[in-house]
Amino acid sequence: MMSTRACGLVIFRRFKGPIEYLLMQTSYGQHHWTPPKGHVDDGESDMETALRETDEESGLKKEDIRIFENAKAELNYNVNKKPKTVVYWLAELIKEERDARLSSEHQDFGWFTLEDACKISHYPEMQEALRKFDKYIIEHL
Ligand SMILES: Nc1ncnc2c1ncn2[C@@H]1O[C@H](COP(=O)(O)OP(=O)(O)OP(=O)(O)OP(=O)(O)OC[C@H]2O[C@@H](n3cnc4c(N)ncnc43)[C@H](O)[C@@H]2O)[C@@H](O)[C@H]1O
Repeated sequence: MMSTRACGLVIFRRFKGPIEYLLMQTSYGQHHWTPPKGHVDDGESDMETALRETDEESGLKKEDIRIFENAKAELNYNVNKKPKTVVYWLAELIKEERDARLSSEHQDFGWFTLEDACKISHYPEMQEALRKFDKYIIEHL
């Protein structure tokens, strides 16, 4: 069975304070929280999808962030009994004056420390990805 594929960016910032991760809360369904991400369109690369969805959902653009292509996490879970794969890259917000904004797909967003982000994102695979990215930041950046 073909799986659904989505891509996005786990964006962090750390200008003066602690490392914080951007999560957005859907305005539909269970109102769950995830990093900006969405379905891959025909003919699009995974990275093109990640950047397009990040722009559409958060308003943050390529020039606002630095992407770490070596820091990548893949999540696999079922949605309505159908397998779904979500690919995330790590990215850092590099413009202090820039913030996310909402689209109609979300009702709230926030910047959370690792522990708060793990609590609010709820799903074990997402928590594992966040922890892996946090380790990458501490060890490499
Ligand atoms: N219930 C709904 N009512 C109305 N419109 C809806 C809708 N669901 C989707 N839409 C529409 O679909 C569009 C989304 O398209 P996109 O923006 O292109 O795609 P997406 O982020 O991948 O969608 P979604 O929110 O469904 O994905 P997720 O895997 O997080 O979430 C999918 C499911 O998997 C669960 N989930 C999320 N992360 C998980 C994980 N790590 N492990 C297990 N389950 C997880 C979520 O709780 C959720 O139930 C929206 O514009 C909206 O209009």
